[in-house]
Amino acid sequence: MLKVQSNSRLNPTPDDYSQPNFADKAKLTLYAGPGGHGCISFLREAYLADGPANGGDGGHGGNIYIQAVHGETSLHKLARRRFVRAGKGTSGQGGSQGGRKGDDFIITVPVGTIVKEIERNDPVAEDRFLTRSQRWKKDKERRRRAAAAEAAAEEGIELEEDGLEDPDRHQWLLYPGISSSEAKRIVLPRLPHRDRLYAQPPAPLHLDLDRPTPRPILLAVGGVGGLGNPHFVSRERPRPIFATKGEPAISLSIELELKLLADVGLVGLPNAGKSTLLRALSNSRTRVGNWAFTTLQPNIGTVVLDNNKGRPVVTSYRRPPASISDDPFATTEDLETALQQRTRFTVADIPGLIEGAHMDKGLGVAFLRHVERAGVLAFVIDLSAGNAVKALKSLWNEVGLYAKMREEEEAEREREARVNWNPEAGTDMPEDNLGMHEDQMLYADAPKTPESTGGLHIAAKPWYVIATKGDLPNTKENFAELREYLASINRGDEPHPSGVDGAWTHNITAIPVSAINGHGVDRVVHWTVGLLDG
Ligand SMILES: Nc1nc2c(ncn2[C@@H]2O[C@H](COP(=O)(O)OP(=O)(O)OP(=O)(O)O)[C@@H](O)[C@H]2O)c(=O)[nH]1
Ligand SMILES: [Mg+2]
Repeated sequence: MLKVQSNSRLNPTPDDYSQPNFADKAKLTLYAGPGGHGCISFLREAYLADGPANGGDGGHGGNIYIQAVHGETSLHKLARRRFVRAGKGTSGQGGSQGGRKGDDFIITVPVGTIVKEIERNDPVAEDRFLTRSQRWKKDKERRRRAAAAEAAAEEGIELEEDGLEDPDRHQWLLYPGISSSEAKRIVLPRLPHRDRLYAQPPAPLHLDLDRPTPRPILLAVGGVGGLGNPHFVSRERPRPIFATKGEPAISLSIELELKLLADVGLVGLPNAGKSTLLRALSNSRTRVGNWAFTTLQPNIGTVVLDNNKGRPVVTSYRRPPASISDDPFATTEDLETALQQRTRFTVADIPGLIEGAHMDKGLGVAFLRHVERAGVLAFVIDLSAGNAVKALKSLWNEVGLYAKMREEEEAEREREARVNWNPEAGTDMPEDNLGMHEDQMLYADAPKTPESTGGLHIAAKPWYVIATKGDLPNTKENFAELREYLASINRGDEPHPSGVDGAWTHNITAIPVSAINGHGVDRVVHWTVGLLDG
C-alpha cells in the first residue's frame, strides 16, 4: 500500500477550496442605444445676416452583440446584472458637427450557452405599421373633405382648411424659437426613409453557441441618428427650421441557459473521488471531503496538454466538426480554425449520482444535463467501496433512464407543438381558399414526431472507466473483476450496461489510478485525447 501524503494539493482539508460563483441560467433585458437627434442651426457671422443651414446629424445608437468565448465558465455575472444598455448616439450640433455614435456592448458568455428570445419591443417597426394605417385613413379623410368642399362650393359656403395631423409629425424636431401657430403652419416634407446600418435579426432569436464565435453576433441594433437641417434645404425652402429625431431603439428580453460543454464528463457515485481526480488532472481547486455530496455544483477543469516547456504532452489534432468538413462553402479559414492542434481539454465534475437520480433523487438530474453534451463519459468508480461491476451497472442504469426520460420529454414537447399547431394562424388567405386544399394544408407543415431512439444519444458516446483509490488494500480482485466484465462487453458476450441497443461498445477500458497520489493520471489524459480525436 502506498503512503498517502497528508495535506498535499490532492489531499486537502475540506476547507481548502476555492468557491467559484456559478449560475447556469440568466435573464437579461437588452436596450440598444437610441440614435441622437439631428440639429437645426444656421451659420452666424458678422455681416452675414442669413447664413446657410449647418446643423449636424445625430450619431447612431450602439448595438448589442453576444460572443461565446473560452475562459468564461458561468453566467453568474449576467444573472446578477439583469439589464444591458448600449450607448446612446449623441445629438448633432451647430457648425456641421455630427453626433458621436453610441458605444456598442458585447455580452461575453461561456461556450455552450443557449440564447432564447422571450419578448421584443421594436418601436420603429411598430411606428411604421401605425403610420401606414394612419396614412391610409388620412387619404380617405382627404378624399371625403374634397368631395364635401366641392358640394359646399356649389352652395357658396367657405370651408375651414383641414387641420389633419401628419402621422410622421412626432418624428420631426422644430426650431424652438417659433410660436405654436407658426409650428402648425409649417409644411414638413415627407420623412426620408432610413434603413438601419445593420439588419435586426428577425424574431424569435434562438442561438446555440456551442463553439466559440470568432466574431460577435448581433442581437439588437441601435437606432439610426436623426438628420440635421441641411438635408432639407431646397430652392423653395432655403432655410428649413426642422430636423429629424433619432430613432428610438429596440429592446429585447432574452433567456440564457448554459449547458456546460466539457469534453469529458465525470460520472460517479458520491464520494467516489471525482473531485480529487479533477484536482489531479487539472489546476482545479474544487472541494474534496470524505463524505457524500461534497460537490454541490458542477466544476469544470481544464487539462493543459503542454508541460510548459513548449512541448506538448500529447500531440493531437481536433477533428473538424462534420458540419464544416461537409460544407462545400466552408472557407479555408473555417477549416483552419477547426483543425487546430489540441492544447487542452475540459473535464466536468458533477455532484455524485445515487440510485433514482433520474427521478431527481439526490442532486442528480439537474446536473446530468451538463454531461449530456460531453464528448466522452468517464465513469469514476471507487475500488474500495464494494463491487465495481455493480457500481458501474447502476451508474449506467441511471444515465440510461435519464436519457430515455429526456427523449420522451422532447417527443412530448413536439407532440404538443403539433396539437397547438393551427393551419389558419398566420395565413391571411381569403376564406374560400381555405376549403380547397384543406387536407394538404392541415398536414403539410405539421412537425413530424421524432423516432424514439431510446436513450441512444447518451449511450452512443465513447466511454471508459476510471477505477480510483487503487492505493487502498484489497482492491486488486475488484479491479480484476471489473476488467474481465469490460472485456466481455468488448467481445459482445455481455450487453452494454445501459441496456440500450446499438450503444458504444468499442474497446472499453478501465484505467486504475490513485488520484490522491497522482498515479495513473497521465494514462487518463492519453486515453481521453485518443477518444476525443481518434
Ligand atoms: N486513498 C484514496 N483516497 C481517495 C482517492 N481519491 C479520493 N480519495 C478520498 O475520497 C474522499 C472523497 O473524494 P472526493 O473527491 O470529494 O469525492 P467526490 O466523488 O467528488 O464526492 P462527491 O462530490 O460528494 O460526489 C476524499 O476523502 C478523498 O481524499 C484515492 O485515489 N485514494
Ligand atoms: Mg466532488
